[in-house]
Amino acid sequence: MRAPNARDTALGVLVSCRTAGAWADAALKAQLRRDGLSGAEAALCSRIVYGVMQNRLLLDFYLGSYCSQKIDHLQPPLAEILRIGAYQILFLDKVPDSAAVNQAVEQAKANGRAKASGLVNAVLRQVSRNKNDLPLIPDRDEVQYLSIRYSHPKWLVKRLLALLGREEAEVALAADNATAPLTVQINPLKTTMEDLTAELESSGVIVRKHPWVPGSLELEHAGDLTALAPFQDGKFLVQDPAARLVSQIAGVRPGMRVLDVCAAPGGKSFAAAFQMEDRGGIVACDLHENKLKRIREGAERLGLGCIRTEAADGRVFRPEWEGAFDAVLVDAPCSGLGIIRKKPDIRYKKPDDLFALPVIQRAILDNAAWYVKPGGTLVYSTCTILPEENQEVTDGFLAEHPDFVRTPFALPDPVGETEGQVTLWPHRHHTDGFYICRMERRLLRSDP
Ligand SMILES: C[S@@+](CC[C@H](N)C(=O)[O-])C[C@H]1O[C@@H](n2cnc3c(N)ncnc32)[C@H](O)[C@@H]1O
Repeated sequence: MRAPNARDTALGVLVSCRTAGAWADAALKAQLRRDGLSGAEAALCSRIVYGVMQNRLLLDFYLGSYCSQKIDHLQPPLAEILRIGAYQILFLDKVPDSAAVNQAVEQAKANGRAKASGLVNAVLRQVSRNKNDLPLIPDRDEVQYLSIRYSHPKWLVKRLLALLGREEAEVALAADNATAPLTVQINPLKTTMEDLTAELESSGVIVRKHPWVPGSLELEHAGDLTALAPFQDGKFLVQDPAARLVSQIAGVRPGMRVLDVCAAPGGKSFAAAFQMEDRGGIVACDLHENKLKRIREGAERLGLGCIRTEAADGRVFRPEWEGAFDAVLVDAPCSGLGIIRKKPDIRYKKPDDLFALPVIQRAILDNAAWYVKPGGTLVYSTCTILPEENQEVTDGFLAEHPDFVRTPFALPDPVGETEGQVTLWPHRHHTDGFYICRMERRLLRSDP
């Protein structure tokens, strides 16, 4: 049997996403390792997997124009074989159409669908023949048009239209399908911006400062980042600039006691430790004990000693922590709809799965509030742009906790002054979609 190539591995990933509900990024990593793909083949495989996920509804629309059956009703792996073929024909210049069609036919045969190989051949040949004159997407219904054009489910398109209006919603949808820059956060305990930039550039990496978040660098041509010496030496952390802002907005300082309630895999704790110059104490908790190892490994690589991990359910009160922390971070579990650029398949989550989230988010926030010292800070953040997981959670919390108030903060342009909360958007702010709210526990006369 021949060794798997980029398309075979991509097919395995896409099928396991559909049949086992796997996330594309995790499934891709595992399958690349299993199939032993690296270099250009691995890059092509990733491009195909992400490209198909980003354009699935659009690909199905074009494929469906030449097929009597609905594409998403075709059993795996047939739909996935057709999507991989169509993606290469419509989006990849370097793959000749004939090669994309032939490989798809071979894949059908090799995967026990020999009878359907004629259909694969006929449909993909039609796509190729008509690629410069594809059917127009019907535009009488704007929700349906945007849904197909940008491959976002209709419910999400409707939400974006309601939040942003037609023109900006279309820009936001397009931004979700753009490649997110690879962004890292400098570890100021080990290096400086200038030294890290020079070290990365000497390895052939292209380095740019983030347009407005200090300490964040955007990298290009980094290859396998984890193989670079400055990564192994703990001189930087892979982190979106929006995530970096949490500890800055929380105002953590050296010597403070900080509780990170939903901490795994550790990004916000690490950024807080940088800001605290590794002095003071951070208790980094997560519901899942098995995720704490990632925090400990990260802290070790970055040379951070002030972080201690603990398994804890953020909804369950721990009397020993009452009023004990200068700053409490609640980086709540959320829908992740702000990171569609990095996890393109998040958009296909069923909206029903999202309804339970605000209840969990609110329960964690209500409980975390007990741990804030009078005069201390509570920061609630998510990587989503939906108000029901963001300001509606903090509005509800503040309405029932008069001892807490939102406290204004300012960020560089394009954000500027805020009244204590901000929603960041990829198309507006050049970051992940993200929400951060800063609240303070008022000092009452009776407080010590
Ligand atoms: C958005 S992620 C946190 C990311 C992390 N703060 C970082 O910057 O790397 C949310 C985390 O909350 C954890 N989680 C979910 N439910 C929880 C609960 N009830 N209590 C504590 N942690 C919870 C999840 O396991 C997940 O690791």
